[in-house]
Amino acid sequence: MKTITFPPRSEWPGLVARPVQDAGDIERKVAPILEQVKTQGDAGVRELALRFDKVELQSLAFPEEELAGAEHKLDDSLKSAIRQAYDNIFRFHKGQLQPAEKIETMPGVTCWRRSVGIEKVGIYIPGGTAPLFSTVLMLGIPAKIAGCKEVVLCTPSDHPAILYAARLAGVTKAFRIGGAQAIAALAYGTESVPKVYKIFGPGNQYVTAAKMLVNKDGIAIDMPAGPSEVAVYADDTAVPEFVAADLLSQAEHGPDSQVLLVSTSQELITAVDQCLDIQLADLPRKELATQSIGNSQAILVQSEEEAVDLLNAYAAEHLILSVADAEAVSEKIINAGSIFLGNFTPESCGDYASGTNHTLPTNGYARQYSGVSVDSFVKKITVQHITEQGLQTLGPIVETMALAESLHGHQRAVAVRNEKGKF
Ligand SMILES: NC(=O)c1ccc[n+]([C@@H]2O[C@H](COP(=O)([O-])OP(=O)(O)OC[C@H]3O[C@@H](n4cnc5c(N)ncnc54)[C@H](O)[C@@H]3O)[C@@H](O)[C@H]2O)c1
Ligand SMILES: N[C@H](CO)Cc1c[nH]c[nH+]1
Ligand SMILES: [Zn+2]
Repeated sequence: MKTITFPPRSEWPGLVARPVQDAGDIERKVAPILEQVKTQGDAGVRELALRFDKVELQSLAFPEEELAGAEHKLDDSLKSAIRQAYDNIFRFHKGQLQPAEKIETMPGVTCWRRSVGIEKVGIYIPGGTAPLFSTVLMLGIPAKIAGCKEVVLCTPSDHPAILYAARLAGVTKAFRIGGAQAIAALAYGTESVPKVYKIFGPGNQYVTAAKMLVNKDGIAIDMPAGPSEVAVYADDTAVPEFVAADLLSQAEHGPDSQVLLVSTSQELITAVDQCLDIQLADLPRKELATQSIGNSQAILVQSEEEAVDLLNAYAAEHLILSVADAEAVSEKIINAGSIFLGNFTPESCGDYASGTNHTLPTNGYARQYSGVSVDSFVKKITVQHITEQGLQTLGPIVETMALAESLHGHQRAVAVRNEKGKF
């Protein structure tokens, strides 16, 4: 891996850039796809599936028999692993639902917030280069906990594990549609695919650009969750074989992934580099991982402070801290999607089954976005109740403010109650 030694801060912006296509270029490719689905509906989707996925689709929806039969195509060990992952993810996400707390802001004035599941949501499950059935759990489970009534799944893959996980997670409709055309179908609706209010899920650059574009048309999205990435901060206490394996675990996702190794130790960087060569040799997705490693770098820094500043500037989707007192270092991190502490917390566990969500912001968006959680699937409605006595105290305050804004109608709505019959 290319190593950069003590880069001055002025060079950091270049170091933290991702190998993504120019946003304008990709939008120019994706916009006509959205338009085709918008204007031609199912027929447009079929043509795009043939063009980009080389698949001739009769029905866009997975037939009920295929969904029901999926479990018979999987071996018992995989089903049992999926069910254990389901339980862990469910347990972690269930704890995110907060009961409504009623707050009395003044005597007789009570306010609270109610969480309501978004009625219709769309979940995109990547399937171009690998059938990511784990993503079905990551999106379907919080949707179920939030109480979303309609959960519409789109994926380019017909892998039975996706369909098995979909039934387990309570998905209500599932379609074999991938890429930007899937996002368009969910955003605008077609004869077969229901239009939804919010679209979730990771995907390649086409999928992510499509989500950003439909967002401009008023469809809510979770966040930009594009090509996977990981940053590892490792010191002399790290195990080079483990670090190399963690870097390759995300490098193998696709050619536009990026991994970053930050260390205060040149010996560690050299040892990880040697392990990378050895481990790459027998990786089935060697070609994809090699391309990602080509986009990546190891950065030798002078101090922990410099490492933390660089990592906060990078804002990694995943950050592994393989350093002494990792938890203390993690407290200094303000930009990251998800953090993994110590030598025995491989990022892969978060990808599949520890309990946290793997749908996370990439490309530096961890500076302003969180990963998916139950919160992403709910809206919060505020509710308030004011007693007659409460209005006598609060009313004059509101009247003063309303008159100062020259909004006499607002003032009257209070006065008419406090001075009954005057108007
Ligand atoms: N950030 C996260 O939370 C997260 C989680 C899981 C996966 N991921 C990322 O998701 C991505 C999955 O990508 P993938 O490609 O395997 O599957 P994908 O399902 O995202 O994309 C496949 C679709 O892309 C479309 N496509 C392919 N080439 C195209 C082209 N030239 N023009 C227009 N459309 C085209 C096709 O329709 C195809 O169905 C990876 O980059 C992975 O790193 C991210
Ligand atoms: N690492 C991905 C998130 O960037 C999630 C995933 C699914 N399967 C394997 N990995
Ligand atoms: Zn992964």
